Amino acid sequence: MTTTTNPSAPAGTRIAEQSPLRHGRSLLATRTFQPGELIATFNRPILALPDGPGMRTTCNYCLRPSSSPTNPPVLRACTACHAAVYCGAACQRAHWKSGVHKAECAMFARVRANAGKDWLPTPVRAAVQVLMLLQARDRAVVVAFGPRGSLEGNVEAFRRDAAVWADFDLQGKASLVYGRLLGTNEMLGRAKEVLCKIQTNAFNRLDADTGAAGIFLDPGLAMVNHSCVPNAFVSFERRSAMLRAERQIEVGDEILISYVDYTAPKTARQEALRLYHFQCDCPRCKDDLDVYQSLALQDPTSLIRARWSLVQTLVAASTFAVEPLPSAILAASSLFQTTGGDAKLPYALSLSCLLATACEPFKLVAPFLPWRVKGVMVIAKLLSATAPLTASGKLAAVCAHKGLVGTLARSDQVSMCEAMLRLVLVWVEMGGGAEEVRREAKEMLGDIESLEGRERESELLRGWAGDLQNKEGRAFFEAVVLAPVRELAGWAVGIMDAEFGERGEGDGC
Ligand SMILES: C[S@@+](CC[C@H](N)C(=O)[O-])C[C@H]1O[C@@H](n2cnc3c(N)ncnc32)[C@H](O)[C@@H]1O
Repeated sequence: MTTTTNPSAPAGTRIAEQSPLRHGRSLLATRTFQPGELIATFNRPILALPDGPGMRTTCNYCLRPSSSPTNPPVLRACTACHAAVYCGAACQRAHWKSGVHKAECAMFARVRANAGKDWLPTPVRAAVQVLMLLQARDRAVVVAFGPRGSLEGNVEAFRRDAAVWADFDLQGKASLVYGRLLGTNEMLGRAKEVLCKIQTNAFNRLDADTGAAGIFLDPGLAMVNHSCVPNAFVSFERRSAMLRAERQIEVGDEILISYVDYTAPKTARQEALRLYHFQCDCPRCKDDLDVYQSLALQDPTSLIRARWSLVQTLVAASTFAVEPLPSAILAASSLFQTTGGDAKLPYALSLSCLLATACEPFKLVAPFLPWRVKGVMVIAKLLSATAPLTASGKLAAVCAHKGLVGTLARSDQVSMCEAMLRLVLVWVEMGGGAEEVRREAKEMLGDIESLEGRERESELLRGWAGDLQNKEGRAFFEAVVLAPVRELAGWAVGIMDAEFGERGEGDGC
């Protein structure tokens, strides 16, 4: 890279010559930024222009479009070229003073007279602006685009891409013709280099509300590298770009934005990144994760919060089998099983009971499907893990959820666990697989059968498992197993709301 002067870094950041992640130069945080916090405003762009035809419907200086939903501007054309429009005299003056319209006004008058057109394609107009300002020795433009300018252009990589290079050739020639900058081959080379730098560093400035598009280039903002798991994002307002933290950024962290729609699948992201000439090696790309998985990597609680807020309509309609509601509950159950210790195991049990009674039977109708068997096995394990705490009366001391503790205290957890294990064995037999699950269930059942004083319960459950329609066994199952399982499931939505809902942390009692 032939860098001379790097742009100055905004307060709270610094430019590193080599990114810690080997992305070339990069912007690093020198203080902590909270999610949503403004890192910097960039309001002295080198390029800020509407897209080609948009130059007739958007103020060419402040970029307010006539389709603006609030207070749409009345746009008046420059009386000299009749092409560039402005929302008022102040914007017209500022555009002239910046040197931009002073440089291009005569060109648009010519384009209008010779071609009957009021606008030029966006990259051509952008390249003409840069080339004319270079010729006028505009300091900021020389520092960024000059022979040893600060902006990365990936020129050699572009040169190897025949189709793109041919486009740049055409656009370069057009900018030299329209800008009356014709001269040597060297001038065409310079125009193509400018186009490479614009392609690498300019932002597509799309306003979703008004549909107005355009480009924006600020050399400071251009120091920010890409990740599909970004910690920052950019938004635009008129001629300003705001860089904000998307998540907590610590001192020394590289500030990373996504150059593309990071919710798109990997192949689409890679295609969109093709013109930046690098292979993204972010955690999402490395393991081809979807957005939920990548969020879970960093912060499983945020993932579940995001999912739980997404499924509120399904919860209100009690359509528990419709995705992504079951996945939200499953993710929360897994989290409670792996973090939070004994206090959260009853929470995981409640959620697993909801999955087994209200989600999975409707989603996966055949009971012997491996996922349903696994769900019942999880309930058995959670009953087994919490039973000693319930029996010793210690559960109330560790688990804050009085309702759950009460349900478990009134239940025969050992019979419930036995019933789940017998169900697993019946279903594994029907489904013809899962040797590992069968072995584990048999082992746990052996432990339960060796307990003294529960011969009658075991006999009833054995009878029920051998013949699910067995009257006595079925009545026992419904009263001693199914009723408490339903009661446990009944606490689940409250737990989810308290732990992951908008009302925040709580015990869901
Ligand atoms: C807008 S510039 C960012 C600043 C750049 N690193 C520099 O030194 O000027 C975009 C270019 O930076 C490099 N870049 C950005 N993100 C990258 C990443 N995740 N991995 C590798 N290179 C990256 C690529 O060369 C890309 O074309």
